[in-house]
Amino acid sequence: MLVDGFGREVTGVRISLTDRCNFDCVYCHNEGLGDTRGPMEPQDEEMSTDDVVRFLEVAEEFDVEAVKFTGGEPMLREDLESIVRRTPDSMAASLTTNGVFLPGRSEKLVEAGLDRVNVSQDALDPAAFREVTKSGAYDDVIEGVMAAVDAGLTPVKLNMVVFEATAGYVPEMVEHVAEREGLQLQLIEYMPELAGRPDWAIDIERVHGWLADQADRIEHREMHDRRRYWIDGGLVEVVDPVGNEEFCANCHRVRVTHTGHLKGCLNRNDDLKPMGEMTKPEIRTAFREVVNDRVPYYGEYMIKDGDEWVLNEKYIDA
Ligand SMILES: Nc1nc2c(ncn2[C@@H]2O[C@H](COP(=O)(O)OP(=O)(O)OP(=O)(O)O)[C@@H](O)[C@H]2O)c(=O)[nH]1
Ligand SMILES: C[S@@+](CC[C@H](N)C(=O)[O-])C[C@H]1O[C@@H](n2cnc3c(N)ncnc32)[C@H](O)[C@@H]1O
Ligand code: SF4
Ligand code: SF4
Repeated sequence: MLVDGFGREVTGVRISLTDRCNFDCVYCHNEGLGDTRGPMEPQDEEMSTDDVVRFLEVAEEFDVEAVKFTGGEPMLREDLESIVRRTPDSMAASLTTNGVFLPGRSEKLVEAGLDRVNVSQDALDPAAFREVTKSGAYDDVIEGVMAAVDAGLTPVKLNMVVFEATAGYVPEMVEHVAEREGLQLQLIEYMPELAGRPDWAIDIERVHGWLADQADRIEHREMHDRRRYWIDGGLVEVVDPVGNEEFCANCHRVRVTHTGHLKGCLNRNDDLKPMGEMTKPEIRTAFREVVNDRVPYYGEYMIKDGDEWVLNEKYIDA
């Protein structure tokens, strides 16, 4: 297993299979890949099925335990089932999707070996959903979540980005997952680093405070030092990276862009590593290098100057 200079073992990889998307969410960081808008057709620069599989085989050599397929919208890739089928058996495979294409494909993904799925759902209200995603596909997403639960892709985690426009929907989303078997809620702190609009952020500690008041039990996950709240039998996890040194100190993930570049941190684009022609020796070398160069974003790349997080001088020319 590879370990970076800060003692963080790399146990997971997150692969953006495309930067294309059928939604246009107002907050989208697109995993640091830029705009999601553009042609919906497969693009030449995207990694091929074989490239992705070769990368996963090398990740397996390095004892990586889990892969997350994401994007853009990963279900726009028609070879997704094939990629999942060819993922090494030793790796847990999961998917983060906007859910629209889950009806009709969930069963096939299960047959291919997918373990579970996260579906983005920011509200239980079609008008609010449209406002955030710029899409009228609310009913398809609800159907997609049900299809995933029925197919056994559980726990299905509903990803809700908490910001100005959605914060008011938190209580009903908490109730929603408590009432339904197979669902969990992930409240994701809005990250302005790549999306802009810092004024949309809300104080995530207030959300923690509210959840703690409702909770029967509170747990800590080692990964990202995430806090989890059991409320009326439902599980709510908070993903709160912004300005959080503890989160970054427990970050065990390396990312891959749709163009086949390794990336040490979601928030950085100055550490992209090409993998050449994506032969196994090239992938191995680039993987070792990206792990070697990893730093905790908050705490090393961004450092505290009084109460402010400022860019560490060391990385300005990097
Ligand atoms: N800054 C930062 N944000 C992350 C990281 N991991 C997840 N997130 C945020 O959480 C969002 C949802 O992540 P998912 O891939 O659905 O789920 P996850 O909770 O990370 O993974 P699982 O719990 O394994 O399903 C991401 O798109 C990011 O916005 C991370 O390592 N760093
Ligand atoms: C970039 S999307 C890719 C996968 C898929 N299209 C989806 O929406 O689930 C992955 C996750 O990032 C979250 N996300 C996007 N922009 C964000 C931001 N600025 N802050 C926090 N989370 C964000 C989305 O809600 C989604 O759950
Ligand atoms: S569905 Fe996912 S990739 Fe598409 S715009 Fe929304 S958050 Fe971004
Ligand atoms: S170092 Fe921090 S910001 Fe970067 S990917 Fe890991 S947790 Fe996210």
